[in-house]
Amino acid sequence: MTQLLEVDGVSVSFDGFKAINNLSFSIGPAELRAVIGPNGAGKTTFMDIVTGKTKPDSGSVLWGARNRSLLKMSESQIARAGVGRKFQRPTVFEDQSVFDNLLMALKKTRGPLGVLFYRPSSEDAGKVRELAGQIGLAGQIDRLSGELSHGQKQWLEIGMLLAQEPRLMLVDEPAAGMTPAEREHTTDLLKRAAASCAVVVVEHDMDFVRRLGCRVTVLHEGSVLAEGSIDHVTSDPQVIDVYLGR
Ligand SMILES: Nc1ncnc2c1ncn2[C@@H]1O[C@H](COP(=O)(O)OP(=O)(O)OP(=O)(O)O)[C@@H](O)[C@H]1O
Repeated sequence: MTQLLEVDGVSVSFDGFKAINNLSFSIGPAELRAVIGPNGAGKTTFMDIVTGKTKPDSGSVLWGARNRSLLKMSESQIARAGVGRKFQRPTVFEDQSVFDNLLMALKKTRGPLGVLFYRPSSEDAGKVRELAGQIGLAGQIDRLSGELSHGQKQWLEIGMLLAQEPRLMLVDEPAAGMTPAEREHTTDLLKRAAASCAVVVVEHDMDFVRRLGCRVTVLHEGSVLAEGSIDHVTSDPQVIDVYLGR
């Protein structure tokens, strides 16, 4: 299978400390992948490298069928190439409705001022309604986003990422602070999203990771310690030693 993203032999040091150490990682199109590992394993730095925020000292990061180097691209070029990222804390526009948040996020749509002063085309409005349904917020579409629960804000933000039609979504700890029912909905949402784009989920909650039912990559000291099914990685003695056994 041709990979969508291929990270090969990547290292980065901060003040002499190797946060990422000869890391190799690849993901195919429309694949769901969980990335786990102890604090300081390099999960955030890995996402910073893929999104162009941090440039590695060595290695390659190749993208798409034409193997473009993400290392030669700026953060905004990488975002335009189809890499979306969701941070742990939701950053929706709280004083705008769910509808307007999704409308502003639509690919190739107008900026925030355009949304305030123009009526959306019926095509855009249709896309927004479809997205709201996809993220389970069809019934909340006219509510102010600031009134949503924490979980609903997270789904809205995932919807805003999906609105940009990414080819790869990086999602940081989506289950944090959610109720069990919200977690279940989030699992379904991410699984559905992975039908149309690759999704990498960084998460500490092992029950959540198990429910994702996908391949798991375990990072430790900036490298891949183990990779495979959840049963495979959770029975690996090294993984138990450095992560699960603690
Ligand atoms: N800008 C930076 N300057 C110095 N050290 C850094 C910087 N960014 C990360 N580090 C260090 O690199 C290591 C990897 O950090 P990183 O945040 O990627 O880990 P993580 O797996 O995301 O951890 P957590 O689960 O706690 O979020 C840590 O030891 C961290 O202190």
